[in-house]
Amino acid sequence: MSDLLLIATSGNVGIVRLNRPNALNALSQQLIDQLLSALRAFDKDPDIGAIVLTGSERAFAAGADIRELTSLTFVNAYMGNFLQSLCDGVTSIRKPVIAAVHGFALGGGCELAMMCDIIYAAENASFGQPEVKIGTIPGAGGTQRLIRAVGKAKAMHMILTGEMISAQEAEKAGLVAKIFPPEELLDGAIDYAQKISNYSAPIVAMAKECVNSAADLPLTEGLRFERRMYHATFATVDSKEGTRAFVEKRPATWTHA
Ligand SMILES: CCCCCCC/C=C/C(=O)SCCNC(=O)CCNC(=O)[C@H](O)C(C)(C)COP(=O)(O)OP(=O)(O)OC[C@H]1O[C@@H](n2cnc3c(N)ncnc32)[C@H](O)[C@@H]1OP(=O)(O)O
Repeated sequence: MSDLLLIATSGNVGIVRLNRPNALNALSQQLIDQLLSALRAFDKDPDIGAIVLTGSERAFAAGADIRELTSLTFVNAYMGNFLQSLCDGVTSIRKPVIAAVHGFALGGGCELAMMCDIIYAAENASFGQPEVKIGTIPGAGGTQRLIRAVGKAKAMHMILTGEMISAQEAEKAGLVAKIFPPEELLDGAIDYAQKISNYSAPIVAMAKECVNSAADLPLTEGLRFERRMYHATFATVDSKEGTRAFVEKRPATWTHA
């Protein structure tokens, strides 16, 4: 794999770092292809329980590679189903994916962060959908996920003006789960990813699937789905172990079964 991505592990956590510093991690097609391969490889690895996706100190990602967009036409975007692989690829990962955002998360970079399950941000992070400034609109979920995360007023303001919001505003609005000093962000995200990895893998996957279904289902259907998944947890070895361990006042030993 080329150095557009840096891949590492820490305990049971897979770490993927976007590495195009000269272009502020702009998402070229080549970078996206490599990112999806890395995420899929960690998703299949039984030793990995969660994945942290990060960028550089200056930028998580400054969006789609604008140089590549200059040659895009309607016909080749439409016929090639441009962005489908990115959108479906990230959201099809079964294990939790945590975005650790330093610096700019703009356009496709903000959309990529929103495809992840949790966003942790450094105090210097900024989020925005500035596509209007270059004559286009968010195309990888920005108009749909941002409104669900921050509400219509803020989403419309960001998308129509192209203005960025700070990490502090993003946390207040509900886009970001936690803010860290920049030098503590990656370790903080890895610690939370390890904490999640220490739980039962099938239970974590069920919880993730239920929470994500809330974006697609009406409330009654979502509640029904949650209830069925809740019933299903009692078919796992880990639910027996977890409940017995509590009663016996000992730590649970998860077998992921
Ligand atoms: C394949 C698709 C993936 C999903 C896409 C879904 C649809 C999304 C569309 C978009 O994302 S459109 C792009 C939205 N993003 C932007 O408009 C941000 C563009 N960048 C900036 O406004 C600025 O760079 C900045 C982030 C405010 C930083 O400004 P600063 O003055 O600090 O640095 P620069 O000198 O501008 O940048 C350094 C270097 O990086 C290059 N660069 C920055 N962003 C991009 C980009 N999105 N694409 C390509 N290249 C980018 C910039 O050109 C500079 O390079 P050089 O000119 O020095 O070679």
